[in-house]
Amino acid sequence: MFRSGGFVADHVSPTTDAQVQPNGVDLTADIVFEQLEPGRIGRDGKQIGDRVARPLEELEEADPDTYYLPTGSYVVRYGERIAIPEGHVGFVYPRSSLMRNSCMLNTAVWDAGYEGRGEGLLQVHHDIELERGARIAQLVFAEADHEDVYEGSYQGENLE
Ligand SMILES: O=c1ccn([C@H]2C[C@H](O)[C@@H](COP(=O)(O)OP(=O)(O)OP(=O)(O)O)O2)c(=O)[nH]1
Repeated sequence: MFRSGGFVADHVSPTTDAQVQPNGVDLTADIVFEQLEPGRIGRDGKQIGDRVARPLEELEEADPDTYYLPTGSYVVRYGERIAIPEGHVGFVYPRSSLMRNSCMLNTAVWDAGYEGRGEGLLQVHHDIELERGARIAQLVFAEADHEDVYEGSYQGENLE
């Protein structure tokens, strides 16, 4: 069973009332990164390639706090701290307005026990303006059995 937006909101911070949806909580875009170097996925480990934060206000007379993103792939860090409670699994879906603007957010599984400010892959198929703090995705929780809780290398990431 999927949990209500109110339940999800108890595990996401900060949130405003506008972010709480019937079935989940909207996540906002905080930092947009561009990958510079190759990463590596090995049999026994992985390495994330070097990246750089995209500048805000790159164009003259641009709105403040807005990313002007040309076609390409970016890693976006969400603005909220997320904790996946035991007995649950999290899924993140893109806002359809991204899709309708020829962009897409690709996401993976959020494990029980994970806590941090996670990331998603933003695919930009047509130039887009993205205001920092704008809602781009929605997090939902489903009840789920599991043996262990998440203790991987991303545990506690970006909580400074
Ligand atoms: O779209 C997503 C999906 C998951 N996560 C977070 C929550 C999840 O619990 C954690 C690890 O995800 P996963 O287990 O898929 O990563 P991995 O590459 O297998 O890393 P590890 O070896 O640490 O399990 O990353 C995100 O930030 N974004």
